[in-house]
Amino acid sequence: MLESILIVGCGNMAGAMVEGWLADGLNPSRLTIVDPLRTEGPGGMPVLPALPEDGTFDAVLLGIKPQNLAEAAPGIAALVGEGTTVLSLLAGIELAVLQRHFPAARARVRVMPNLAVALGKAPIALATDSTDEALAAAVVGLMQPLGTPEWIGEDKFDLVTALAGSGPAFVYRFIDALGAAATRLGLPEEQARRLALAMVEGASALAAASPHDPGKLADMVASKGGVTRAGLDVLDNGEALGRVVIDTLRAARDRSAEMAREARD
Ligand SMILES: NC(=O)C1=CN([C@@H]2O[C@H](COP(=O)(O)OP(=O)(O)OC[C@H]3O[C@@H](n4cnc5c(N)ncnc54)[C@H](OP(=O)(O)O)[C@@H]3O)[C@@H](O)[C@H]2O)C=CC1
Ligand SMILES: O=C(O)[C@@H]1CCC=N1
Repeated sequence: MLESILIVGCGNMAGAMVEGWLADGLNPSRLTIVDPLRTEGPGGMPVLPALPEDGTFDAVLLGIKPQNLAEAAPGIAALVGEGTTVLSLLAGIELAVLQRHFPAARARVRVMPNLAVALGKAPIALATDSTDEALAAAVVGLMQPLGTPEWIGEDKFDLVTALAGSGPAFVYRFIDALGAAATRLGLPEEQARRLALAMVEGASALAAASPHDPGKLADMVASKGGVTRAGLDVLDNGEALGRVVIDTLRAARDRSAEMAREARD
């Protein structure tokens, strides 16, 4: 049902999806990639500098920036027929706006992944204006090799964009902060970065594999009156970490909502 896929814009995000699909064994002949910036895609895939003059595609994956949509949409729409599903990665671009640009499409689907799709390990939020259950199953099947797809009401998409889409950047800042702090407190810089990254990799793998929730795991690390508790007391004091994380997600969510308003008007 979603055999042939035209990818328009193959930068960081769509490129990572192609990497993930190829790693899972997807036949590269299913993908046609268009991007004016590059001549070669992941895995040496050919990239067209401009949209093909004609062609029929089961899906069009929009991997361009939201601010480029209005200009690019008419050319893309010419390739979108009644059998084409539009899959949009664009933050803050609502289904109603996609409907306006691509009225002839079979369906429109918002997809919010993150760069971990390259490893098959991204949460992938999905929302659609279609009620076609077979199509919904086909979309989930297409996304499954990239991580954990799940349907989410579009009213939650700004928040989910902040959490699932932007989230890795917030985690990378935290990893950097751990390394920088350890450097300031006396470890050689390279060693501090290496230890911080290895620690976060192991801690998240354990959190994902463990039957215990992260709160319980934190308690399992913290001996009573010991070293970890002294550190946790700083993070927990006045909910210092909780507050900064709420402010972070709120700012990202609100920017997504603002982008949605701008695209709507
Ligand atoms: N990066 C991320 O982690 C995530 C991104 N997203 C979404 O994914 C989308 C892409 O983001 P990202 O990959 O980071 O951006 P990039 O800038 O890395 O990639 C976008 C690519 O599209 C190209 N492009 C621009 N206009 C056209 C066009 N008309 N036809 C074909 N290609 C075009 C750009 O080329 P040029 O530079 O020459 O304009 C660029 O190579 C955004 O809408 C974003 O909201 C969603 C979740 C996570
Ligand atoms: O920063 C952005 O706008 C995009 C959406 C989520 C991640 N990157």
